[in-house]
Amino acid sequence: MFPNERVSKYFAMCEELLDFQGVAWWLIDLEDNPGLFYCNTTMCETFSLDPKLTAHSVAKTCPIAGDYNQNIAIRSTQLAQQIFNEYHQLRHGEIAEYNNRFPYYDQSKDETVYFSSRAKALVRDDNGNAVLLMGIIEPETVSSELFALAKTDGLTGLYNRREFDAQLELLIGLGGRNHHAVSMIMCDIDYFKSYNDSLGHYAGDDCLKHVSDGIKRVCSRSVNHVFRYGGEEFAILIMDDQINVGDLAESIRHEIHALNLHHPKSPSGSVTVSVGYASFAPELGMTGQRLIEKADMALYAAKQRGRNQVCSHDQVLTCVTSTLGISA
Ligand SMILES: Nc1nc2c(ncn2[C@@H]2O[C@H](COP(=O)(O)OP(=O)(O)OP(=O)(O)O)[C@@H](O)[C@H]2O)c(=O)[nH]1
Repeated sequence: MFPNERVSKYFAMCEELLDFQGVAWWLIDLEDNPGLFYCNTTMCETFSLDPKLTAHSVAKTCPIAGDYNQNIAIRSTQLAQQIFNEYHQLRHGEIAEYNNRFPYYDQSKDETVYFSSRAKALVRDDNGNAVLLMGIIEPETVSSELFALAKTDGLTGLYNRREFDAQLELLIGLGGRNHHAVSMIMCDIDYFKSYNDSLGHYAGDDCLKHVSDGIKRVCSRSVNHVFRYGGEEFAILIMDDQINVGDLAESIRHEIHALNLHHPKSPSGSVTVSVGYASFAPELGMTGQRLIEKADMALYAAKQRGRNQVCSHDQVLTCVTSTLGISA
């Protein structure tokens, strides 16, 4: 099926290692025939190649070396020339690999799709010339979908904890530079363990979705940094002096109560959340951990005060200082 052992071996290896959804890859054995390439089915589907053929013509159908390829040149002849040059530099051992981005014009759909493309020599001869080239081509839409998935919590569709950590540090850095306050609201579903225990884990999952939708609805009016912070905990990050964080926290508490989701083990009879919030003006070099601790203390106080409550970190401080008999 393949012209030699080398192609068979590397083809099998690529099949095993590179067959991710949406990822196209190709091989060219320059010693055997620089005019032919071998590729996976994704590459055939993406570039309208005949999947029944083992080898395809570089000159006629390949988007690898842009000079041949009208589908790239139609959008940018300069880029096509650059891709062509890099391809030849790679062949002659002048560069170790190339990494580019090209527009591919699909005439049948009259649409241009952008791809990222990387290639390197898997085998070289004693003079450093490439013998076997391998490349990976990936549509940018696939990358951006995967990128979005990596930031999202699968159950609720909210941003996940990893994204929370990234955004928090970003906002703290921005706040420090621009002298803006940064605020964080933390919400936790009340008596959620007994909700799960009495209605089951699937009902628990549904409840998490309803609550997260409710929080999203309230927050979409003013901010959109809503995260699933942990199991039944949600966080909202805000960097805008115009927003009254206390009002937003109260709107969230009210919205969830108003959903009127039956909770057989809650004293109120329905699902509620406790909410804590804190704000601070970060100074340069500060980390987000301090803000998390403050919001967490406020949430803890809201739980202690009977749940289905909103509490700010300032209220916690006032409470502590008056208990200790000192002025805040
Ligand atoms: N169904 C479901 N349950 C979850 C998920 N993540 C965490 N939990 C549950 O959430 C519950 C949290 O319980 P606790 O931390 O004891 O808190 P609680 O019962 O809400 O009590 P308070 O917060 O003090 O009102 C645990 O039983 C977890 O198993 C999830 O993704 N789905």
